[in-house]
Amino acid sequence: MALEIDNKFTGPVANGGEKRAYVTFLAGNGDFVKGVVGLAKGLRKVKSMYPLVVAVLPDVPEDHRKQLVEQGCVVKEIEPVYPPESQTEFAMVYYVINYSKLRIWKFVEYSKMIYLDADIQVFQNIDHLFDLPSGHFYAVKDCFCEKTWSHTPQNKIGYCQQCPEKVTWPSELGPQPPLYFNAGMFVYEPNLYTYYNLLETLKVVPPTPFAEQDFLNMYFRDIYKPIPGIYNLVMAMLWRHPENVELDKVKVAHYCAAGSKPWRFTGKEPNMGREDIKMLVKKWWDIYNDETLDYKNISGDKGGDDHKKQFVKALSEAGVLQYVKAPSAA
Ligand SMILES: O=c1ccn([C@@H]2O[C@H](COP(=O)(O)OP(=O)(O)O[C@H]3O[C@H](CO)[C@H](O)[C@H](O)[C@H]3O)[C@@H](O)[C@H]2O)c(=O)[nH]1
Ligand SMILES: O[C@H]1[C@H](O)[C@@H](O)[C@H](O)[C@@H](O)[C@H]1O
Ligand SMILES: [Mn+2]
Repeated sequence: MALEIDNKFTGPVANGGEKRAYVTFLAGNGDFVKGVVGLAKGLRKVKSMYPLVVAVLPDVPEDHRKQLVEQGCVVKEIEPVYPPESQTEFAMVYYVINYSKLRIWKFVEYSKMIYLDADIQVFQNIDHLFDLPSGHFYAVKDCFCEKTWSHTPQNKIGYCQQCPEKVTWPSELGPQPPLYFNAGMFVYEPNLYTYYNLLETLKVVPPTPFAEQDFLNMYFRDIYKPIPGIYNLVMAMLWRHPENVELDKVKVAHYCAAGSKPWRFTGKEPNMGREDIKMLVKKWWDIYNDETLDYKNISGDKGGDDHKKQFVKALSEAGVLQYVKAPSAA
């Protein structure tokens, strides 16, 4: 699939002064903070021009926030968003907190943002996605083949939008469902009208197993534009649809399959012994452990080349440097 990009811009602030940033989401005091640190370092490795904003829930402890600031992230606290009461069983119990992601629509100091889950790693620069025409919601098509999808008619009949010709959609089930994206990565435009409207709409829409992912799919159905799978390799694609994967071209990997989160990886769960999975997990660790990618090693006087200078400037505008340099209270 060809990407239509209007390539008029290549700096930290777009023509017309619009700001851009990556954004991720962090909840709780567990080990997801490692994912965010890895992501910040990965974006640095591929020389991204834009800062990484981290939307943190109040339950993220101070020392985790400090780690993120020290990695050059812009930490912004958000209030949790709760779905309406219901008996819904989420595909994973913790998905309920992911409705809080809706708060990122209120970051209107940025005109365009790219959302990335904390269990994502970036292997090649994707800054050009900010140049996609505005007015759409861009994300990668999901796969319906894993066990987490077993509650759906799609999974029950073996239908997947990744290979719609294999099992065609039976007319008895009504019209073919619209394209469905994975909400671990998307390009969007913060907007206060959209933000309040999302929250109002949420009050009247019953929760469903994939939580805010289902909700966003419903809400943005009319403006959704699929982008190529290399921008969000959902791990299960490797064994469910290998014919649709060009591993050496993958720019963004999403460690979402059961057992694939690199910082929890044991290799024991189904499919986790695969060579491609082990290679991707190793690549994540190589970035995480690479001290030359630590923000402290690129900021300050040591930051030499143009890319570093521009990145440091963007962060300084976002108020990050002041925070890093502030003397500790201890
Ligand atoms: O304890 C937690 C759990 C989750 N998260 C954040 O929430 C994101 C979503 O959780 P997962 O990455 O584990 O979710 P999956 O990739 O399995 O699920 C997919 O479906 C979810 C449905 O809620 C979300 O849409 C998610 O963005 C999408 O990638 C994480 O990356 C992370 O950014 C935390 O910070 N702490
Ligand atoms: O967002 C979910 C999640 O990432 C699952 O791990 C994956 O199997 C699904 O396809 C996806 O919809
Ligand atoms: Mn994820």
